[in-house]
Amino acid sequence: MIHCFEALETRLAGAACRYLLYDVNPPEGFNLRRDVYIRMASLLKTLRKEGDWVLVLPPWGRLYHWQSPDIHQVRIPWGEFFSVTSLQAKIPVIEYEEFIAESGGPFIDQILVLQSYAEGWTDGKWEEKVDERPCIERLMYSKDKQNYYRGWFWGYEETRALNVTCLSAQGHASILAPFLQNNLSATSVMLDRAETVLHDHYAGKDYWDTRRSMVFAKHLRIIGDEFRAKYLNSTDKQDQTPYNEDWTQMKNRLGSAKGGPYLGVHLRRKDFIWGHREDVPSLNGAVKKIQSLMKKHKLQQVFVATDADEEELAKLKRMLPEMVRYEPTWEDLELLKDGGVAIIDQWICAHARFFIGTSVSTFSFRIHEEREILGFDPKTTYNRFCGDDENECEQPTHWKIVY
Ligand SMILES: C[C@@H]1O[C@H](OP(=O)(O)OP(=O)(O)OC[C@H]2O[C@@H](n3cnc4c(=O)[nH]c(N)nc43)[C@H](O)[C@@H]2O)[C@@H](O)[C@H](O)[C@@H]1O
Repeated sequence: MIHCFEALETRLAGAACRYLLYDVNPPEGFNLRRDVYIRMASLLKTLRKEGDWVLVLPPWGRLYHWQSPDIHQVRIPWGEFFSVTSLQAKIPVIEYEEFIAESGGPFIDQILVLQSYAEGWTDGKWEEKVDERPCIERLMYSKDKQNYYRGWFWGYEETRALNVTCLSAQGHASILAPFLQNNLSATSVMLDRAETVLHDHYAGKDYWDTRRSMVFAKHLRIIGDEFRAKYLNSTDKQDQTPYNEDWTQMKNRLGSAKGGPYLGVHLRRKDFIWGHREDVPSLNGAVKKIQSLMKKHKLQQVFVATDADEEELAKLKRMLPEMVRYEPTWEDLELLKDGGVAIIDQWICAHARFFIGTSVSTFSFRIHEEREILGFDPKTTYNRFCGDDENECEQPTHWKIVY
């Protein structure tokens, strides 16, 4: 897709490009950030009804969970993890460095820090609204000697903002559109704490179109596919998981995918062990469940994606010696980064005959979606471990794909 600066017609008409930038609360992880992208994409679509807006992709980096030492993990462009041309087939997006080049400098005109309403819901009634309000929390921006605002800006130290204000917002992403269109003349506007606004229509057609456009970068898919073939006897042909580079042409019938002859497991540990004590199993509990699923589905192999620490991993290996994992060398990790390794893990889990994930983990949710796109029977996808003290537990919701 051509964005405004490339379109000759636009330049002749003299129409100015407007840039929408965004960022997310620092502690949030990779997979919630992927969800916020979908919310921003629907806002951009609404904005484009009345102006030539482009979405600037916030570089990846400094995420709490990306702790591999000695690896440079800031200012990572989206192209390292996703196919940017695929994103562009849905909405006009550019990388941050393109924004700097096109907009003529590292300045952002206006930052709007999104926040909720200090008074909460009025009379306990939910209503959608947006208002400029004093900032509730201390700002993560400070003025420099020239009176410009410094901030994190994804590790781009030369970036400054000209103005920072707060906006109380309650509702879906597109409720911001009239404010951006009518109250601001700024060319570049950044929404900070963009996770504050909700999806326009969760799991509707537009949601799924944007989600489908978030195609993983080709090199990561290739590494995942080679691993499947080499260690898990899994190929798209055998497994009936055909993939089309062009997501707009891909429509696998639900239930048509067979999947590779292995159980796929996402076992979230680290902060989830204490943060979700009731619904995350002990290692013993997880291994018991894995073994019973392998027996039930007559699978000899199990692929485990996990963020378990060394100690837990050693235990897991002892309890489940047949476990297969994707273990990058240091050189691989330096190249792929923690985000790339996470995607490869997700890709391999997405191709398993049967999948079980971890309760409320967005890492598992993104695997569900990938399997939905590949055409798996929902029964093989929407499964999660129960906590040790739960006999039965509520299983994840099936969000049916819409074309
Ligand atoms: C409640 C929220 O939960 C959120 O976690 P949750 O949704 O699981 O999922 P994410 O937001 O992706 O955060 C988990 C991060 O941990 C790593 N990780 C987790 N599981 C795996 C795995 O199986 N393989 C690999 N390679 N990496 C894994 C990876 O970097 C991933 O992005 C938190 O990010 C938020 O901060 C918050 O705590």
